[in-house]
Amino acid sequence: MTLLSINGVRRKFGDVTALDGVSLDIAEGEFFALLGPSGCGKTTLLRILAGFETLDEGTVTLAGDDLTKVPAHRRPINLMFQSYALFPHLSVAANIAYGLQREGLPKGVIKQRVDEVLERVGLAHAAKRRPQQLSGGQRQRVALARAIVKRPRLLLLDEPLSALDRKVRAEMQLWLKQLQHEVGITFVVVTHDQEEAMSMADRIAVLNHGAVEQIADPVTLYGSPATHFVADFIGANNFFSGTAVDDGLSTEVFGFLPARGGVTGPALLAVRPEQVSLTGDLLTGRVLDVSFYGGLSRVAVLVAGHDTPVLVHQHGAPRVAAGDAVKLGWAAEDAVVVRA
Ligand SMILES: Nc1ncnc2c1ncn2[C@@H]1O[C@H](COP(=O)(O)OP(=O)(O)OP(=O)(O)O)[C@@H](O)[C@H]1O
Repeated sequence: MTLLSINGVRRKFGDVTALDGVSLDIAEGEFFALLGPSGCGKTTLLRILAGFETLDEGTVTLAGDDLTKVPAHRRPINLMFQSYALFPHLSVAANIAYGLQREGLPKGVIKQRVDEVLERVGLAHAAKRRPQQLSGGQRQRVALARAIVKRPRLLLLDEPLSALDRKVRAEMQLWLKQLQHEVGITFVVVTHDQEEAMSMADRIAVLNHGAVEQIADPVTLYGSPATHFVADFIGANNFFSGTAVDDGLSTEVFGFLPARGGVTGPALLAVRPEQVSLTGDLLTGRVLDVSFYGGLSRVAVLVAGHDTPVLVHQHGAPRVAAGDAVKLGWAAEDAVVVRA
């Protein structure tokens, strides 16, 4: 069931078009990510949903009701900020209880809900501590506890993990996804980190210059990007330019290259480094560089007539060395033709 429906939303700040006609639906219970580079309009959209920003055109409904007429504090929506601003002088439990106290709930109810949520985020043992006595990851969990304890229908998270270091971040991604499934609240997370979006979200909207490029689940976005921007923004890709033809791309330099299609006219073929074989029959090249990353080797191959080296990923230790002659290839179903 659709919970949130965004239709033709536009927002300009002076000459800057922050949102250029954004439409998307988010289902009840979904973990949805708004992904895009800095300045693409993600935060503006999130702020519109929270009620901290107005829109120039378009509609936003929550469970069928016009949201734009509801003041921020009356919306069944919580926004968790980038800097999660906990009160330093209050204990963890008091930080979490704060919002419920402001709602004027009875003490017994507050205690019960705070205890429950502390348990849920694995911080029952730290209830009496102050925020500065916690690690970054723990503080993050307090901020989340504070947001979910109010039982919003929709929880908005603005770059929720950006303050954490890499390792903690990876743990938190997993944890956040589990938490979302357990509490069943619809999450909308804003991030510029494609790995974060891919690892957590059920579906992702990729935004560019205030417009939606594609909305899909992570596997579809990665395997069947709809546009050049998406193919380039999500993960690594090799591109070849030419004209779309049946079953592939026609190029001036390399002739026909096989791929899945669906577009016509000037186009790009995108093929992931892990889909390129060094013992194929499409392109002749010479290994420029090999780097070993433990489970993975990255091979850069110079191909005459192509301006950037073709990247090839191999499992495990390198099986080629710089200077080796190689023949690159891929299967048609592992490459995709997108609009140029
Ligand atoms: N209050 C404002 N006044 C003027 N321009 C604004 C305002 N808010 C946003 N913008 C502009 O609108 C565009 C979109 O901004 P927004 O913050 O939504 O992008 P973003 O994708 O969230 O970027 P970031 O990841 O850097 O926060 C940017 O060009 C930004 O400079």
